[in-house]
Order: sequence, then C-alpha cells, then structure tokens
Amino acid sequence: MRLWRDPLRRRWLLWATMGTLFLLVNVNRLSTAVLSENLMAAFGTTGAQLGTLHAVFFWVYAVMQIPTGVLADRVGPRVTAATGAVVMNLGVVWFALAESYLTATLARGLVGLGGSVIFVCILRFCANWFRADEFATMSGATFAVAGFGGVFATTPLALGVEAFGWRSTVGWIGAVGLVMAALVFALVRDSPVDAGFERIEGVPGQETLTNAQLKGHLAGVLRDRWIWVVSVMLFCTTGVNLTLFGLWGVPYVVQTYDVSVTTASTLTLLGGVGLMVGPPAIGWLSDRLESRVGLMVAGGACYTVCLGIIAVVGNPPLVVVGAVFLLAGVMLGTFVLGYSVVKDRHPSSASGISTGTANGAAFLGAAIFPTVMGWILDTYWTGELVGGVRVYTETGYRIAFGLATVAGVIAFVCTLWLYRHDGAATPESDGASLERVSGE
Ligand SMILES: N[C@@H](Cc1c[nH]cn1)C(=O)NCC(=O)O
Repeated sequence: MRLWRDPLRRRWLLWATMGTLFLLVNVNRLSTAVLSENLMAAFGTTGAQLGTLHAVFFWVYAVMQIPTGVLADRVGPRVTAATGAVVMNLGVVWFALAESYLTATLARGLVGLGGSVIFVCILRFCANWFRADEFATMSGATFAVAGFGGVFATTPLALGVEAFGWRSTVGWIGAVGLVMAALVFALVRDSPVDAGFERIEGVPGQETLTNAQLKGHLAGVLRDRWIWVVSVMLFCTTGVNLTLFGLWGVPYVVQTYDVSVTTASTLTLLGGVGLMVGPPAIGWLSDRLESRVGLMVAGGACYTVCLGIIAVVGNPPLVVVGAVFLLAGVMLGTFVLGYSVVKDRHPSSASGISTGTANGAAFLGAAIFPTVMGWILDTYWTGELVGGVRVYTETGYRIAFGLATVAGVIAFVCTLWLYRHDGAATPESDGASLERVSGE
C-alpha cells in the first residue's frame, strides 16, 4: 500500500491519527459551553465557579506547555502524545461520573493534564516529517482540526446531550479517546528514520538533545523578545476565542436573544468553521508568499473591529453575531503564524520548546479570561435565576465583550511591534528563517 510505503504519504496518515486525538482535546475543552446549564444545575455553580471549572483545564494546560516542549524534544512525540491521551481520556470518563463540583474540577484538571501534550507533539512531529516551508501550512491544518473539534463540541454535542444525557455522551467520548491513544502508540513514529525511511529532503536532522543543550535552548527561548511579544498576542487571542467558543458565547446568545442552547451552539459552531477554514488557508498563503507578519497585522485589525461591534452594540442582529464568531475563527489563522515565527528563530531540534513556550502563554489566556468574564457577568447580575441558572444582563455581556476588544487591541499592537522589528537577526537558528527572507 503506497500510503504506508511512501514516507510523503505516510506522514499524512500519521498526522491525521495524532490529529484525531487533538480533535478530542478540543471537543473536551470546549464542551463546557454546551454543557454549561447541565453543569450549573448538576453542581449548583455561580458564573465564576463555572468559569473556574471550565478554566481549570486551561490552567493545567498552560503550565504544562514548557515541560511538554521539553518532553516532545527529549522523549519524542509518539510516546508523549499516547501517554497524554490515556491520561486525558481517563479524566474524561471520571468527569462523566463526577458527583460533586470538587470531583468534576479535579477530573477536568486531569483532562487538561493529558490533553496538554497533544498539540506541541503534533508540531514536533511536523518539524520532523515536513520541511520548514511547509510548517505554517501544517500548523494551520492542525488548527483546522481544532476547529473541527470545536464544531463537534457545539450542535452535535448538544444533540447528543439532548438524546442521551450529558454524562453518557461525555463518557463515550472518553472511551473513543482511549482507543485513539492505542492507535497513536501503534502507528506513529517520531521521524522518517524511526519509521525505517531515509530522511526526507529539506527536513533538518534531529539530534538528540543533552540536558545542557536543553537548558541552553530554554534559556535562549526565554531571552528572546520575539517569543514574549508573540506570547502576549497569543495570550489575548487564544484566551478570548476559547472563552467565547468554549464558555460564554452560548449563554450570551441564549440569554440575549432568547433562543435554545442548540440554536446558540450553531452560532458558536461558526467560530469552529472559521478555525477550519482560516488557519490552513492563511498558513498556506503565508508559506507561498514567504510572509508572516504582514498577514498578522491585517488579521489583528480585523479581529479587533469584529469584537468591538458586539461590545458597542450589545445585541446586534444574530447574523452579525454569527459573522463576528466566524471571522474571529478565521482571523486566528493569522495569529497561528506566530508559531512559525518563533520556531524559525530557534534551532529545529528545540522546536518543541519554542512552540511550547508560546502555546503556554496562549493557554494562560484561555485560563484567565473565562473567570474574569465570569466575574464581570456576576457583578452586573440582578439576581434573576431560571431553572437554577443565572440570567445575566446585557450590560454585563457588553462589558465582557469590551474586555475581549481590549485584548484584541493589545494583540494588534503586538503585531505592529513584530512588523516594525521584522527582518531583525534571529538569536540562533539552524534552519532557513522565513522572516529573514520575507522582505516585508
Ligand atoms: N485552535 C487553537 C486554540 C483555539 C483558539 N480559538 C479556538 N481554538 C489551538 O489549537 N491552539 C493550540 C493548542 O494547544 O490547542
């Protein structure tokens, strides 16, 4: 079978296998939006407590990103990803069985712990199996998988919950995940050489790092101002997007427009669709144009304007809300280019560390924003409850979207900084830096 014997084909099969795990990571982490009312009713939570239950995944996920980068570079993506997947899915099953808020929070933390390794392992896998000028396309394609998972976490999940109840639906997702973990372990190999092939032309060789080299790379990454600026940008944009699509987007639409959770989830589904389309298309375009930063500036401006519309108007027509959610997903494709930017500035054998560090900041944002938005909503809450669920005010939602808009402005300023400093020498690199040849 050529799919198996040809390394240029096999890498797609392996990427897709790991991608399925990443899809499940996204279903789990974004499921709280659709489950919000079930969880509030099951555990009797306030908005801030629900925000925390959602965010605990992201806290653990964020903290784990630098260790994950080290594990991906040192142990390799296959074993790290398969182990993480087992841990994540045991956590999912535990969450489905949880009887108290505390148990549910611990279980969701376990889901975050296991899930935290998958994305960086996929990027590490891509650095081993794909050329540097294919990397933005591959990271964009991996984000598209996240979008696909996000779509599953909306209407399909809502329909599943309606038909089978939230506990059975979540439990089955965990069972499927355990099967996928076994498949990743059985099929994936860390590099073409590990799979018995020659090295793929144009892909840098991957030396095994010593502890001293690891430390040196980590220090080099943490000293690099570009990493910090990309990190702030990702902190804001990933934080806002995951909070909207993963938690507060659904209650906002349900309570502002008086529609069902299933209808509201169709709108947040558009965010997932945007993520499926934007990152791969923009990543591909960036690789073709050999340009990163110019696209990021344009994306930053558009993203901020979109969020600002909801903050200013409060309850624009639903079609506008849908368009904002869709564009927020599409524009994330420009921020994803940040992963290629940081990877190209450091040796390829340390790509797990550089991308993991930026991803850690992204998920710190995803951990902080839900709770802060929950506080804002609780602050403007008038005491109204329907079926044990808090009904928030339009003012609360407008201020929450105001915060999202400010985050967009900060991300935009970061892209301007990157634009201004584009072309500056990289601190250390053994690969062709697209930034240095972009001519932007
Ligand atoms: N797709 C992003 C996260 C995101 C942002 N908005 C919606 N989803 C992603 O995949 N980030 C990397 C990761 O580790 O998951």
